Amino acid sequence: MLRIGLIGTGTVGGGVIQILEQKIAEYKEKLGVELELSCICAKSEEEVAPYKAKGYKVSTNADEMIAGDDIDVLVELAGGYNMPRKWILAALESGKHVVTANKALLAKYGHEIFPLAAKKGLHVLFEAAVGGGIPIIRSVQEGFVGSTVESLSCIINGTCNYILSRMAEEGLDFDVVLKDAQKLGFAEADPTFDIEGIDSAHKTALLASLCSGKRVDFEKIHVTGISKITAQDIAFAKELGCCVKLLGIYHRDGDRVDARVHPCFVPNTNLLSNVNGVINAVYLKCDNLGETVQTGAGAGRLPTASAVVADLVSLARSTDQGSRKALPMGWFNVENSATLVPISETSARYYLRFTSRDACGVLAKITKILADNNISIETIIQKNVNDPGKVSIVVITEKTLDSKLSKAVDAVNSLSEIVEKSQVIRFLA
Ligand SMILES: NC(=O)C1=CN([C@@H]2O[C@H](COP(=O)(O)OP(=O)(O)OC[C@H]3O[C@@H](n4cnc5c(N)ncnc54)[C@H](OP(=O)(O)O)[C@@H]3O)[C@@H](O)[C@H]2O)C=CC1
Ligand SMILES: N[C@@H](CC=O)C(=O)O
Repeated sequence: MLRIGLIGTGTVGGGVIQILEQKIAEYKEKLGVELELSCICAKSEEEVAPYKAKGYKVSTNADEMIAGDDIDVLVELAGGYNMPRKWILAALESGKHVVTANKALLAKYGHEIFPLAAKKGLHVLFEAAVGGGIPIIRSVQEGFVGSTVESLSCIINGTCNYILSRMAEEGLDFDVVLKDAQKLGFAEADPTFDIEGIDSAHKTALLASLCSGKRVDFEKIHVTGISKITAQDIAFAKELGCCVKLLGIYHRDGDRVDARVHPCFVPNTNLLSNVNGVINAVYLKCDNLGETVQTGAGAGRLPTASAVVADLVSLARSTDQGSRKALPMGWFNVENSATLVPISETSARYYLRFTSRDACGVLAKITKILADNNISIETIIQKNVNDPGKVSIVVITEKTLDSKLSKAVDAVNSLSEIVEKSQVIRFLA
């Protein structure tokens, strides 16, 4: 019997209760696994009242629930940093396993949490923290261990993918679609985590750590979000046979790790281009296995709760069945911090969009600056924009080193005709 103490009855926590109510009897009958929702903890009496009315033991004091003897596993679904960090460390200290969907916490404090769990012989499971309902953590920890993951590119923020898809398909404004994503329970409590790419960086750090076997600090990951992507960029992408996606990227580069998050022009021939709405996808290249892709709902109440419940069943099976030893705990050495490839050393084909006054000779000046910096141009287009007196100049470069590109873009930006900071988006290789 695995006795569960749950903190947080919001989007995901509420979903976990719903699924457990549906499936607890089935787990016992079909899998021989016994789960019990032993205590539900929320902030106020008002929030716990409906669960109390159903006969659950409830609490408004997480510390007390964790310190008590009534639970075997803490399920942390409150979100945030400070309280969850304290709760999880306290749970491990007092011999309880942990299941959480809190990628922000694990990316920031995993180096404290995983070693403590290992020292205590306990499990910290976090399937729901990356890719919502997709079992990508278990795949990387277990299913792919016959191979080494050489690289991955992934859509791992449902909110951003939902926003970009609806902007492209329905021509809607960024802010309108973001509000819908919040209403649907996809967005983080602070949606800047989503739209500025921070949530994707948390998840990329976790995946890159698991794939490289070293600790990849999310603070060191280059991050650009989608808040500066305009309807014009999306229209140009369409014209060029692409769509815009926010991607998490990981490559093994000798002893170093190339891990980054930024928007990409994804050609319509690439399978990631067909991943729309809240759907996430993780595309991996492995040495022995070859290429593989996992896709499914990346956020939302029931898909995310489904991954949390899967962790609970897995935990119950591993703790009930002595023969199945420990579940993987981390699979990366938190002491061994990975050296990251600086973004300046990476290369790509680039889409550059400059907004200029409609003046003679700007195109020639831009072309000269790029040529002086040894940047080869594939295409250059000038277009009128709705704003009279202004033009957009779009340049597609051949594969170029980031440091070389940045220098040239700075030089273009300093031209007196340029009226807005330029847009720079990479093409997915
Ligand atoms: N939503 C999603 O699709 C996904 C979310 N996640 C992660 O799951 C976690 C939960 O997210 P989500 O369910 O969306 O968030 P919600 O805001 O919907 O739910 C969080 C719940 O925790 C409660 N809570 C906060 N502090 C305490 C406390 N001290 N004691 C008891 N309860 C508390 C909140 O209460 P109150 O509202 O009163 O503050 C709220 O009910 C986060 O870490 C998030 O990043 C991961 C994958 C997908
Ligand atoms: N805010 C996140 C929730 C799941 O991790 C997202 O939109 O993907």
